[in-house]
Amino acid sequence: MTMLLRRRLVGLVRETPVPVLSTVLLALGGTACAVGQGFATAEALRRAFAGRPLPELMAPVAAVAALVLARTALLWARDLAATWTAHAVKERLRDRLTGRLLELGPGYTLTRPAGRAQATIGDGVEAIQAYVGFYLPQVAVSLAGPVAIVAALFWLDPVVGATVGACVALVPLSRPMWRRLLGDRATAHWEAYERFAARILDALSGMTTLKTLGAGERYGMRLRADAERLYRATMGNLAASTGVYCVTAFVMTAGTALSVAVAALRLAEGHLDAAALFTVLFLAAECFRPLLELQNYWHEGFYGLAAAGGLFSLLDAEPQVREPATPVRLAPSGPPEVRFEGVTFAYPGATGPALDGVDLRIAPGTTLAVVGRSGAGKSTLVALLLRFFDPGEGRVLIDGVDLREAPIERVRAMTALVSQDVHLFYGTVADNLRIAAPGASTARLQEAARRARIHDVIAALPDGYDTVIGERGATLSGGERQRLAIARALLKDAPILVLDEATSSVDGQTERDLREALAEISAERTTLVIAHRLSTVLGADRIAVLEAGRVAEQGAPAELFAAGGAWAELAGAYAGTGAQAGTGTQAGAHAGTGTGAAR
Ligand SMILES: Nc1ncnc2c1ncn2[C@@H]1O[C@H](COP(=O)(O)OP(=O)(O)OP(=O)(O)O)[C@@H](O)[C@H]1O
Repeated sequence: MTMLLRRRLVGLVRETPVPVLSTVLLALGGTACAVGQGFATAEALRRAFAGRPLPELMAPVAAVAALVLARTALLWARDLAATWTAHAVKERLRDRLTGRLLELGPGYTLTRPAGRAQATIGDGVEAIQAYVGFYLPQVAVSLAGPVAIVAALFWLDPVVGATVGACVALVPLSRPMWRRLLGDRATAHWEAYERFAARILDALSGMTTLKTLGAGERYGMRLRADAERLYRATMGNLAASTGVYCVTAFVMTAGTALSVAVAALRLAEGHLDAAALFTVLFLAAECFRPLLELQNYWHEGFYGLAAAGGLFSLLDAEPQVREPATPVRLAPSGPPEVRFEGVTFAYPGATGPALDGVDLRIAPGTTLAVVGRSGAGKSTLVALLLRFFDPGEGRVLIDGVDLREAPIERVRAMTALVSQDVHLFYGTVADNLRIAAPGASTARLQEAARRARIHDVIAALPDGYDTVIGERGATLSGGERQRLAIARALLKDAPILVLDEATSSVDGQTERDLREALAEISAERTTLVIAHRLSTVLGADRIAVLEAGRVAEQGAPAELFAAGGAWAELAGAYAGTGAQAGTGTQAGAHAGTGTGAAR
């Protein structure tokens, strides 16, 4: 597995050849300067020992100075190129991950814990920086650099070359031992970190819930336990890596000392001169340097390898829905007909179906109110209509076109959704409106906001439409957010409207504003409303009662009241939730007019 991840990370680096090659070449340039420095220093010493005049010493001394400067510049440039590599890979990866996440859509996010994708795209991508930018190029440097230096030492003296070569080989040969030791600890550290980060994110988004349930203290204890686990994992990781670092550093120092001792013996035997001994000292140290750096980078980079599992599993995730091979045109001229035909659907991994043989029809331009107890499958109908998922059996059709046969974007463009939890993005009110209609003029935004009965509220904000939501106390209430969502729906101007009514009660004026706004928007559209208010149900053209994923009953409100079946039984729970709600008889009369809450 690790092997496969490593190969895929190498594959990512290969896609950015220029910065990677620059990193490797610049680092090798630095090593070449060090080698040259060794030879130039030895030459300066040789001339000094031979009692040459000062001007003759100047050339090798100047060469040493130039090489030192060049090396500093090259290593600086190497660091820049390594950071460039890392950023190039990270940018590409983030692009792909966010693209993938958007492609996977709610079909993916609805069936996975929130926060995991966030951790992967944010911290996971950051974690691979050291691995791809520094560690991987350094592997090439650690192969080429020491091989070239050992060859140079071999040329100086074969015995010394063989000694240094043997010591250098010990470092990579010992890697399998410490890779396991460090690998397990780095993975444990990353897992502890991910868990801690997810817990913090949860605490932040659920702060109100925690406080209102008085669970702050208990949650704090869990956070502390996770922080403690992270601390222990960090210490374990640190102990292992510093231990391995010390052993490696010892092998390298001992190797350098041994090489110099061997060179001294060779000097005593007359095979080397004193200046060459100096070159050996210099080159032997330089030979180990890339390996020591590799060791450092490996320690930093292993988090990246640990994080790569999450990155690639997101990249490899299968979308719930696929584009058709030969898409059918879906372009209704007016409000379309919506049909669910024998639809059965189970969420991935669920034990039972959320919808079971559902048959529903919403005639063009009419309103269907779907009612049912919690968990009956109402939101699942919407998820299928927006094609977040495909039914296991049966079909969902818009104007007779099976949604699986139309382009996904086209299907989603058909429907405007006004849901109970309206998400406002960080940005201005205008930005939040333009999400539905990029490039819409200010006049168009204002027109939509007026029709959604929210214009006056926006105009009263500190900077009007340019107010950044959430800053300087510029927040919107639940009812105002819903009206903003209605304005978005108006701007999207889709022929189908899905309204997921708020379960919480709103004050009388807000209720009236909302109803007026919705009446306007649903008037010329085919509307599916997940109704929580009796007034809405009564105002619909038809009602469908869902029970455990099945349609228990459907028909006009008056018919269902008269029938005294599932709806009549459920209506009790709805009583008192609508301003217009009345007795069964009134309700029947009300519904019979075909006008009401939703229009
Ligand atoms: N993302 C999901 N993954 C797995 N099961 C799910 C998921 N969403 C809903 N379900 C299950 O599918 C069934 C239908 O849920 P659905 O949300 O459609 O009901 P609902 O009628 O809209 O409920 P509510 O009124 O409470 O929103 C329930 O049993 C629910 O637990």
